[in-house]
Amino acid sequence: MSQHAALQAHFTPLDGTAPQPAPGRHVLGTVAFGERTALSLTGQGYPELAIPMASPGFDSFREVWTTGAEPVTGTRGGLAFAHDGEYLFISGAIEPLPVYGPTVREVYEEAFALVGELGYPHIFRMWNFVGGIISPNAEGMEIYQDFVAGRAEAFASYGDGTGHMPAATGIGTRGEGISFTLLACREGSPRHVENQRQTPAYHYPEQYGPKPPSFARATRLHPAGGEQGDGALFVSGTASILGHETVHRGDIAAQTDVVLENIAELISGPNLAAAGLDGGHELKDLRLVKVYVRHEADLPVVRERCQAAFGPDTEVMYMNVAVCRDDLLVEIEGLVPGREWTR
Ligand SMILES: C=C(O[C@@H]1C=C(C(=O)O)C=C[C@H]1O)C(=O)O
Repeated sequence: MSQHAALQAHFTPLDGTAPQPAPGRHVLGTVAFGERTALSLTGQGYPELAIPMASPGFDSFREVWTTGAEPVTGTRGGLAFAHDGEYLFISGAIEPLPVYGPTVREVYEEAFALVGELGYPHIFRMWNFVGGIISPNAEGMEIYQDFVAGRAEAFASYGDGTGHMPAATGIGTRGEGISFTLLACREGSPRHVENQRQTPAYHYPEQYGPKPPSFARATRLHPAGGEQGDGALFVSGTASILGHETVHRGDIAAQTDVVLENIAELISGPNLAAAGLDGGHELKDLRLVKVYVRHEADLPVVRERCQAAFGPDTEVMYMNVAVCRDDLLVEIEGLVPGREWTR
């Protein structure tokens, strides 16, 4: 496989200086987890989505996606994008609205249309940043449900032949409005993975909202011209849910343990084998972990359990934001790098 197309990511400090990619690497896109809300093409050309996620005592940082080939960048409507011949990065932002569903549908459909037009049909990872996620919209519907319904309608128009939906995160922010980032590829093939401990989110019963959420528990990217184990395994935002039910309401330690057990099971050999995939991983293999903590005071307990579970090389960032159900106190996401992932 050519080193050329390899997709990689890293965290850098959010100190105002532009990220410096390693020699031969180019920035495809960035997400700044700081104080601001903004979507722009930077002076260097690549898209940067800024999300208000930082708060005292928690982390602020930039996630930088890089590639070996020089990207082409552009904007369309509310979208900014960059693509390098194999990978496409798109970010979009929706201003605060009384009701989000129809606009989410429209903007996500625009993003899916762009994916098709530019020729990167396989979406393998999405992040959805939902301000006021568990607050009501102007009609009294929870904003997450409002968002989920619009996204489900957009996904009805998207299909790349690999089935189902990509790994995703749907998480609160410390601001308002909804924004998102997606990664898609041209020749590579994503394989979506469910968790034997959890009901697939797209099969959640109606008690959680009129439409079920459109995401897979994990996606392994099988890169173009590579072997299955060459691509990263992207782990979706994972919470203290067994089957479709929240477990250990009000108990942060027990919820954190269930989240870690859910991820351990998801990335394990037997669970991957059930999805027809090779390999197997442990929590210490995770990288670029983000931990979303609902209540500020719970951070020490969550941090202690995460430090015990992850490896010395696992980068972990903590943010103080709401999760998609009122009774979920913590959520964790990350990825297991593939063989093409070298620093
Ligand atoms: C925590 C859950 O869902 C969250 C919401 C998601 C979404 O709507 O895209 C994806 C993963 C999680 O961030 C869950 O349902 O298990």
